Amino acid sequence: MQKQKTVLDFQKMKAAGERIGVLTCYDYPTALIMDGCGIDMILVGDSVGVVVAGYDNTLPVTMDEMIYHTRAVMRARPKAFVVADLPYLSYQIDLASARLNAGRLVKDGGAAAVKLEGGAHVADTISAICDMDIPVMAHIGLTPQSLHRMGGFKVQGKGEEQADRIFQDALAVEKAGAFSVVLEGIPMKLAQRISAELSIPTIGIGAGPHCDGQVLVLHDILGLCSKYSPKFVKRYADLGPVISEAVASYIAEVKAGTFPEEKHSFS
Ligand SMILES: Nc1nc(=O)c2c([nH]1)NC[C@@H]1CN(c3ccc(C(=O)N[C@@H](CCC(=O)O)C(=O)O)cc3)CN21
Ligand SMILES: CC(C)C(=O)C(=O)O
Ligand SMILES: [Mg+2]
Repeated sequence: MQKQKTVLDFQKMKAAGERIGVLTCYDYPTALIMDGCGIDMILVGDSVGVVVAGYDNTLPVTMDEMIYHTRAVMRARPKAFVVADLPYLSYQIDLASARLNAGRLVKDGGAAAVKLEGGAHVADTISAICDMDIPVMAHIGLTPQSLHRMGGFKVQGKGEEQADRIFQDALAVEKAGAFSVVLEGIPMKLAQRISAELSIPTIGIGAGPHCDGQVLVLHDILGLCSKYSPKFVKRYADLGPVISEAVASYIAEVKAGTFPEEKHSFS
């Protein structure tokens, strides 16, 4: 029987050099499967907008949608630690609305923690949410909600000056009270330097092998999203053809009259 994962486990894992495995998840049946595999942490990511709703980016995702998906995941009663993303416009306006929306993800969604994007410039927001006893995961480097400022989903921190700014962001979010930080789309040497410097665990995506843990988007590793295929994704399964074959067989059997059979029918 697995034990419930808490913030304390991730501190211990970093100290012990034990890597942290994280995946995104947006629904009940998938949460049951993943939790059965012993995943450490589940992220209800705003990437749901891309991989489930079909948007080109995460900007349209709403608080209500994040709560809906978080609740679905929580119905699996996962032993994994569940973090929910604060979507665009839910924490940028002022500290009061950031606190309210973080509270909604915990109170209405059932998440144990929230994640928000940004470094030094959101340090006050991170502190304000931590002050209400909600663990905060930070997210720096390639922050998808900053798509239009970055001019696309581009690796961040390539130049020395830019790398130093991201290093300072990492220090700032730790100081603000974040329990962990996602490092997305940065050179692996920079991620290594940050992971060595911080006492909180770093969770990498496109940040190389030296982070304290890794996260990927579930649909990417299952081959269920072809919209983006960043080079940091590894496809562990190709479920597209599996689904396609099942659907095609069903259609063919309906057309042929071979489904349903007597055993599928009531007398
Ligand atoms: N399905 C999916 N997976 C993701 O990882 C993801 C999303 N959606 N949506 C939100 C953001 C967007 N992400 C992306 C999307 C594309 C690249 C990409 O094409 N990167 C290029 C490098 C581009 C450059 O630096 O010039 C690459 O080759 O990896 C990276 C991150 C990560 N996030
Ligand atoms: C990929 C992770 C870090 C994320 O923010 C998301 O899935 O929304
Ligand atoms: Mg996200």
